Amino acid sequence: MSGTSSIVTSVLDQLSASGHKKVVFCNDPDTGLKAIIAIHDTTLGPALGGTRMFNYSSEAEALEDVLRLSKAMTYKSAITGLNLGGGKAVIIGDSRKHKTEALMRSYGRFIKNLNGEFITAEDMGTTTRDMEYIRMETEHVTGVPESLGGAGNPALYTAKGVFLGIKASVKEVFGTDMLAGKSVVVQGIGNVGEHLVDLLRQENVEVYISDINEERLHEVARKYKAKPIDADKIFTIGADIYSPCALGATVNDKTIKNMKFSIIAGSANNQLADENVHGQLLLEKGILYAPDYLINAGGIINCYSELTGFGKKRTMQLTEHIYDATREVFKLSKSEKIPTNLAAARIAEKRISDIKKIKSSY
Ligand SMILES: NC(=O)c1ccc[n+]([C@@H]2O[C@H](COP(=O)([O-])OP(=O)(O)OC[C@H]3O[C@@H](n4cnc5c(N)ncnc54)[C@H](O)[C@@H]3O)[C@@H](O)[C@H]2O)c1
Repeated sequence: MSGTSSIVTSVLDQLSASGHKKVVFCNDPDTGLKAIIAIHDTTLGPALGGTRMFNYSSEAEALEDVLRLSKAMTYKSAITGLNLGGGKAVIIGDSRKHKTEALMRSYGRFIKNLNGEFITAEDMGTTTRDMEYIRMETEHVTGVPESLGGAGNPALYTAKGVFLGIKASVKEVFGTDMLAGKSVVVQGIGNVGEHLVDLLRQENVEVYISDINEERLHEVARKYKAKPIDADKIFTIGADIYSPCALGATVNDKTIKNMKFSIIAGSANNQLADENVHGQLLLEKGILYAPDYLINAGGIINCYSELTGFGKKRTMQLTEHIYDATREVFKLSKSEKIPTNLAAARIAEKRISDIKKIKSSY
């Protein structure tokens, strides 16, 4: 008994520490579904976040991940100016082995029971096909295929946001946002990376690319006249900008030490290995960091458009706002002498607290 109560205490303590509103544990023995839906904050609107399917080694690890990711969604939507709160869900299991129609639809019914407080989308380990299954049970899902009225692949908007984040950073460091003649290393040339290489090459940027997929690396290099480089050259090359578009945590003690870049601006989530340490280290080293969750918000803007019925034109207009939002972050960082990741968090928190106040009056 004491063991049970200490588990309950520790889960609720975790929620209090991270400011979470609600966490739903979903268990369906018939389909094997084991999922956790975390709703961090709904001040600005329903909590929107993707559903990740991953073979977590423990339930504690899954809970830690979903709490971290859902909180980040609150900040992302707030700073992007969307009327959305933050949430995220994880399904525990191997997406290649354990995923079935029944499991996804069972999961969809758990979302349905939240009556719109949580809206989901694709993430690692889930596909548009899975969103279709969820849609069979609930309307609270985005990222369904265009043929079903969805907004389609968000990568183009994500790449555009990152491109504008790069422009805003170049303006801050070099005094003009003209990109011609600058050099960028794009790490990861997948869905987002390739569109970004295209946009950069259109502005005559010297682009270096790196990817673990050799075939794709050479194909993209040929197509856009970019220069392929080995992974071990990324942090020693003397380029102006590093654009991480593959994995998180690539900005860490080891990499920062060797970095010669002036700017870090890419699409990968959680680029700073430790938010509390590496933002400050970059500031001290004079490397300008464009906060990842702001400049990669094109994806969530696309989901928001799908929900609100905005078309592609409005999606692009909202994505273009990322330039000004990034400039605002740099302004606050400079005036307060704080790391840019902290400045972004302050702007997001202020918007939430301002809107909370107006919602308290009839
Ligand atoms: N797709 C979106 O709209 C979107 C939105 C927000 C954030 N993101 C983030 O941006 C990043 C890229 O997304 P994507 O949709 O292009 O993914 P993707 O899977 O299409 O592409 C990732 C690419 O990175 C490469 N890669 C993997 N490990 C690597 C390594 N160690 N070094 C170099 N390359 C490596 C892969 O081979 C692949 O080509 C991810 O971190 C994703 O979470 C994407």
